[in-house]
Amino acid sequence: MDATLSAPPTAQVQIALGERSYPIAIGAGLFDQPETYAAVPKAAAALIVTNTLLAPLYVQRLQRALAGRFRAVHTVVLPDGEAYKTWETLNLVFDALLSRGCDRKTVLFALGGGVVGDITGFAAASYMRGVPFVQVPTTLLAQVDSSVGGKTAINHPLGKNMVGAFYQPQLVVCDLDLLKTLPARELSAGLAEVIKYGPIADAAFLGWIEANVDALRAGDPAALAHAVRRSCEIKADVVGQDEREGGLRAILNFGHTFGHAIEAGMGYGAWLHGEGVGCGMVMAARLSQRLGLIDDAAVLRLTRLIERAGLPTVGPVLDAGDNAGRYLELMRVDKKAEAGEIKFVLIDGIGRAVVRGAPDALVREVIDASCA
Ligand SMILES: O=C(O)C(=O)C[C@@H](O)[C@H](O)[C@H](O)COP(=O)(O)O
Repeated sequence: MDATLSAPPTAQVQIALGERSYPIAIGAGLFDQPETYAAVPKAAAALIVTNTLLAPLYVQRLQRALAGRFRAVHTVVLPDGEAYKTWETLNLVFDALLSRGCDRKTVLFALGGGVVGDITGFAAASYMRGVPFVQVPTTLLAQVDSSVGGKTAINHPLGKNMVGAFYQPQLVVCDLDLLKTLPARELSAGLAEVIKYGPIADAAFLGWIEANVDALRAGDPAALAHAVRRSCEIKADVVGQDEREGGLRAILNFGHTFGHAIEAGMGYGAWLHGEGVGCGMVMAARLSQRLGLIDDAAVLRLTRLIERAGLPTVGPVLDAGDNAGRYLELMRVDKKAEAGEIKFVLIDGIGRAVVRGAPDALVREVIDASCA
């Protein structure tokens, strides 16, 4: 693909889940156009959920776009950052809904990154036992991953995303223009989730990312459009086959078992989610290599790409005494664990993932070789 072309016209990827199906609209100049929301049910009220960074930039524009569909468009502004993905912040959304007399037809709009999207989705899943919601992701990470597929959650001090629900949105609006103001660190964090799709599902896409990673980091519109679209297509395919992670969907967790341990162990927010996932993918690739699933060259190839995306490839020391023990302790809380056995998403050749356990001794070796 020629990354110097301008952004292509709006594309649509469909999440096919029977009566819970919905489209992902991908393009430029979408989020503040009334037509974008033409299929959203009309209701007395809408509530835009956003954060302190985004509110001054985008809320008025979204309010104007929604004004024709809702008699009242309310807003609640949450504190920004993973450290606030908590019960207390979730309660701010319920406070806003109840204090404004919002009924069960009220539509929630998640205007933000993964934290806003996950909290809003969980609020929508549980307010009056379920109200409709729309995802308007403003980060690359949210556009390629967290806004799609219906995983909603808040964190618990003992583990990431431990309290939540599967609850699908009505619509996802990936407006590529919103990525123009994204800080470089956030863009790199999003690239971790883009890269993930290559090793687990699409070797050709991995090659494309290698050829275009510099353009992606530079914010090239055509490159970003392709990355968002292909990522959403792969995720749509997986979620369409296994909505509630009975099996296959776990492959989307590549890098997350180690990554979530880093996020929780460092204190939420110290490492961005994508940074934990980037580093976690290096560790998971090393474990795959030690189990004989891939060779050294594949590990190096992935590590090099993660580095080029501007992501950390060396893990933090979480405990100066028994670092590997601390990682193992945190990873046993992972939602994929069964009866205390940690399940890892591993690479069995580029483009194919498997989910399986591994001996603690081997995992310790990988952690010792990966942290400094
Ligand atoms: O959608 C999924 O399934 C994923 O696992 C995507 C992940 O990238 C995402 O971070 C997800 O929220 C993590 O899910 P969790 O079940 O490990 O909390």
